[in-house]
Amino acid sequence: MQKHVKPALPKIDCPVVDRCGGCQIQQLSYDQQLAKKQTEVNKLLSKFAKVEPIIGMTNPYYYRNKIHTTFAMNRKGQVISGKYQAGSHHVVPIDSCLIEDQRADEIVVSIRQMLRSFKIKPYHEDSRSGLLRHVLVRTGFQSGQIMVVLVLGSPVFPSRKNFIKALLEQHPEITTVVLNVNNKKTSMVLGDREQVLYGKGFIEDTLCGKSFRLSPKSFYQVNPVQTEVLYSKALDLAEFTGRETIIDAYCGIGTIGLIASDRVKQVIGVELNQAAVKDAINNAKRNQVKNVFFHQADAGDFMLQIARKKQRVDAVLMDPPRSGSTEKFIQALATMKPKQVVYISCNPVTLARDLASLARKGYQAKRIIPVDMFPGTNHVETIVSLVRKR
Ligand SMILES: C[S@@+](CC[C@H](N)C(=O)[O-])C[C@H]1O[C@@H](n2cnc3c(N)ncnc32)[C@H](O)[C@@H]1O
Repeated sequence: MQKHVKPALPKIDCPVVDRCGGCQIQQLSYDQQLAKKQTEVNKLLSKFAKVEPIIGMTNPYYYRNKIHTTFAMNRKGQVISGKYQAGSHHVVPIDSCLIEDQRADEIVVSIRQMLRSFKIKPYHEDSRSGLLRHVLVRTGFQSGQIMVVLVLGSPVFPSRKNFIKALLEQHPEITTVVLNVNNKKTSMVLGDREQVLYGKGFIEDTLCGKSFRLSPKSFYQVNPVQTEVLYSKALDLAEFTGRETIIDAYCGIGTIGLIASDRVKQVIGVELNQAAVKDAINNAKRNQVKNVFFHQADAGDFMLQIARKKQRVDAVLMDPPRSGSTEKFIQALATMKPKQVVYISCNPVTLARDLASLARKGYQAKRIIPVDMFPGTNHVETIVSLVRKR
């Protein structure tokens, strides 16, 4: 493994490393974490092409721009806030987390301290009593904007105006507050109903020189520093000439496609989540990008439609969720015969499965580059560029 840039900070010890389910390898030095991830990616992917050295962070702490905290009552009847213990719904109290934006953690502590005077109790899933279930905070790394989402077990939020007023007095840096109602027995954080209590209901941020709007439910990469590294690397591997029509599959709020739009003729984005597509269309407008078109659909169904229309596609950028892509998607892709594919994956296991499938359809991996988007955890992101064999 080549030497990566050394962390600027010495190792910081986490006091709840043995109990919290958020990180799995925080007890290792950053060098050891990177070596572990490199070994895992090598094991799964080196049969497709040489795996290049993992790109690590200079400072692997406090990187997360999205945090969610759960609230509960401890045995002494005190309200606690923190993360679930791995594999359970037991809340481990945490005020400051080594991988989370520190401004976001401070806001959560303030909210917890306010609960008593507002007579708000944590929501209890089994008895369906209490009110506050989770707090989600999203921070704009470049913009400094902050969104607070209060996830309640009921839409009835007494003294909501005074609560928001008191929160904003303590944290004037908050730019929007959204109420989300989740009264289901579920491990999903957010429910279906939403109401904007303060501000615009979304925040803005800048990535690779483009501005993006994010709603509470839209996917947005959680590590803004490494996302710029990831996207720049992925687009460099694609070596566009400016004449290509490309597909940005699983496009989220349109980040990769909009950043690629300056380098190609046309981008067609597809995404399942309706809120994310709305954000993506808005993001194209706010950046005055006119050569990008977004569609809300299952990516596999959409690829099939494009293949049936025999529309020319020169390259496919794909960034599916952890479960990976589908046979339907890959089959349709093979029918379209794009010259190149750039696959960004957050799960090397499903990536290996899909690369095998792409290889059977004639797509050969050329370069494989792991990027550490999630220090402290087992997770690793990987970019693979593939070309169609003639
Ligand atoms: C890993 S995220 C990538 C998003 C985006 N490319 C980015 O970098 O921010 C995966 C995205 O795939 C979307 N998704 C999940 N299943 C999908 C499907 N069957 N068809 C289309 N999009 C899907 C999710 O909503 C999510 O936005």
